Amino acid sequence: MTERPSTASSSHPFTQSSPSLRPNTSSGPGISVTSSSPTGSRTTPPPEPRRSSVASSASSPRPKAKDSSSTICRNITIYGYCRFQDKGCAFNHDPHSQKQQSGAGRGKFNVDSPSFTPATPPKKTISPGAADAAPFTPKQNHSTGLQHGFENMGLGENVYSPTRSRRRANKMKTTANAAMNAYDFTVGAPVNPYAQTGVDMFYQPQQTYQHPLNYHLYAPLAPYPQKLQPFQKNIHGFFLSDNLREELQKKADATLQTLPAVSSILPPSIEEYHQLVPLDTSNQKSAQVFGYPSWAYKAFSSEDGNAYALRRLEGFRLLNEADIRIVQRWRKVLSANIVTIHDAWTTTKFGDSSIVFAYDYHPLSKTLAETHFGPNPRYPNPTRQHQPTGPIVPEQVLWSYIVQVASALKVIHSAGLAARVIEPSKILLTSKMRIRLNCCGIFDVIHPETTRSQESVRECQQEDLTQLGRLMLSIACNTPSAVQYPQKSMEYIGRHYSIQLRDSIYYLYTGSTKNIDEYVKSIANQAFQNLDSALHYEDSLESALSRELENGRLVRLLCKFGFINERPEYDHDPRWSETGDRYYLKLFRDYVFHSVDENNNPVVDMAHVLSCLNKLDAGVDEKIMLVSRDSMNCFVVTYKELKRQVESCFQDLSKSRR
Ligand SMILES: Nc1ncnc2c1ncn2[C@@H]1O[C@H](COP(=O)(O)OP(=O)(O)OP(=O)(O)O)[C@@H](O)[C@H]1O
Repeated sequence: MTERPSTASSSHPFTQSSPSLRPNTSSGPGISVTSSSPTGSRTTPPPEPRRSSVASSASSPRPKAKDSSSTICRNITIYGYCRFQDKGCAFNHDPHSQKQQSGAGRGKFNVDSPSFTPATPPKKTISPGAADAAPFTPKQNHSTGLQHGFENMGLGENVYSPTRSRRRANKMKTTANAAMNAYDFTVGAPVNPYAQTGVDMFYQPQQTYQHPLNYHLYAPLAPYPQKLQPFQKNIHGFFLSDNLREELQKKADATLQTLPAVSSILPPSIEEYHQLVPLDTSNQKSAQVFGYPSWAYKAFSSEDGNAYALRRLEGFRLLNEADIRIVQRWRKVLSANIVTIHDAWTTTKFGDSSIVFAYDYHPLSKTLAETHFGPNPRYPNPTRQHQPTGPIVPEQVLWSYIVQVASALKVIHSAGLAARVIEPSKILLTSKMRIRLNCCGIFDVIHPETTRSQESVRECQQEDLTQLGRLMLSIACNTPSAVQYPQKSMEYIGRHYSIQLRDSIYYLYTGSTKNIDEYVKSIANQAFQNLDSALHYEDSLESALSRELENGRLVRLLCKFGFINERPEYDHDPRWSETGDRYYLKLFRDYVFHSVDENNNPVVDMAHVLSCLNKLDAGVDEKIMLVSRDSMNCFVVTYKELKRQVESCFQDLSKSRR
């Protein structure tokens, strides 16, 4: 049975230290701290006289400028190694000799001074362990960017202590400072937290990289929200924005939605697709666009588990099997403004002869008709005169639509095809200002004659441009009937929008624009504006992504903790989770989650939790002091050691599965 590790008894009621407590910078005598290594051995580093670099340098003989063999190589000092050591570098590569040098003392700086060495802060006291230390590497700043962020806004300033009184808390501060002074000596290579997960192949150490990569950073990426007052900042500023999170969650919810009630009406599966959910917002049959009633369903593919949108044309009979092969050409037409098609087949599973097309599914998308004309846009009152109603659609939105459809048409026409569905009900708005042409390829299957000659394809391409003009006319006037009164509609557009927009729509509508290349040139200035907005949006998404960077790792870490902490029994040992390495993990859990402040109030500070977990995840060399619940024992351990313990305990548990 594994025994609880021996602990260091202390005459002081040691308490947990705050992660924000930094080593004491005041000069003073060397410190003595009682601590315990995680292996259970009790160590009491003897007090060491504090060495002042100033004092020692005063008495040192000045090295001769030309005596390079006695001067420590600058590369050793800064990077810990020198690539030219065996290639003729004349400087000294033995870091230990530096100690002797500095021990001998140096004169004040002047042009003859040897190579620059980053000053060792006078506060440092070298611990006994330093004798075995690897070559000195400049110490990383192990505080996370996140922590800095929180500290800046005053969120991370709590004193974490399980102590029950202010006196204890003060004592803790002093003790912790002393402990940190004694142990705050960082050596060795940067820790790669991905090393055990197989991800490290992407993070091979780069010999030419001059600064050791710190793997647990949360540095905010631009664009930043405009400067906020401290009281306006809150913790949400460090995570995905609520709007974006909610949008993504709603989309996930819509994707996973199933309707058991429709299983009696719809076939349980067609080809590889199952769990059909109707997407149509009304069950009115309309053959307006394709000449056949069309229905849209969401379904899951049993081949890859993804959701797809199925488009069914009711009552369609395929006369020539070869006609459906055009879908293979459409599959290769990839554009950010086209809903990608995947497959097409005929079926009788709906009780009739239907043809079904499988497209990408874009959850919660709306058609432009639904967005701008409201529900049932296909049935405008025929007696109603053309009267644009509703708010004026911003010109920027109209240009964005034009540029996006033009971009899709450019790709389609370059592939020798024509879209043929530039209809408000067949263009999807998949997120803010983001549109995609839907149902591409359907006309080529149901009217294949138009694809057989280049001439007819060119005519269809020309028709695409005219359709774009009609589309913009109706959206700018906010009504589908605008195309029935082109003159009045153009007057309306002339009154409310710029001349460039009016002319652009006019040339499209009247067929004066000869081809897509010519048209794209005429709207180049708008295309650049659109590109700029898209890049800004990309920046903001990347910034949001960076905030979520390590969340996956932290969840995995918490899961491992969940497996280990408070486990009632393992390997016939009811005290398993309380003994051995697990004891430190228990105390660490207390330190992270169960701290109380000096008034005995629970410290519920996400900054503290995230900072601790990030450091544990990265396995940094920073020390923390863990205190037993009775405050009688304390341990000074590094996050690196804790990380190793988490891994080994988790391995123990996973072993039993094998
Ligand atoms: N690929 C898709 N991904 C997600 N939703 C889609 C997809 N295709 C269509 N939809 C949704 O399905 C609904 C119905 O689409 P549909 O194209 O049938 O529009 P409609 O107005 O009913 O036109 P029609 O009269 O031609 O059927 C719309 O709300 C649309 O957003």
